Amino acid sequence: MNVIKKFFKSFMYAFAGIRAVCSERNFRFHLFAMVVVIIAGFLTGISANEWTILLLAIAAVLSLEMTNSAIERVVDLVTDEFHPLAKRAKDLAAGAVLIAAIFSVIIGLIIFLPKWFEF
Ligand SMILES: Nc1ncnc2c1ncn2[C@@H]1O[C@H](COP(=O)(O)OP(=O)(O)OP(=O)(O)O)[C@@H](O)[C@H]1O
Repeated sequence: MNVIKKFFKSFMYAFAGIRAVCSERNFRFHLFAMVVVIIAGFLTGISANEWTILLLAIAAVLSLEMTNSAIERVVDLVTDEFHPLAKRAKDLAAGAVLIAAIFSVIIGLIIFLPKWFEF
């Protein structure tokens, strides 16, 4: 029983994290992009494999954005002064999101462009 309670509590904390990040501008932008891509997927008509790849890309961007946010919070907790390592940590985390976002856009183009322009 205790194990189930603990497991349920962990879920609640995870949902609290998701709720918290939903108030952040960058995450909202990614959520908006996700909705646009999902609508485009339904309107265009893509295969199960294409849905899988698209959803993986979306999950990667959203998860990394949350990780970036977490790293920003921890850095701010450790110091509010300028520190090269603080800058490095935040820039690395932001770079990770950017890489995932760029490759997600490329994946989206590979999936959608041939269907829209029939080549
Ligand atoms: N303590 C610090 N020391 C050195 N550089 C910092 C520090 N805090 C932030 N920076 C630099 O300023 C940039 C912006 O920092 P900030 O904390 O505003 O992040 P952000 O990406 O704008 O986050 P948010 O999503 O909260 O707007 C960082 O990417 C980093 O380059």
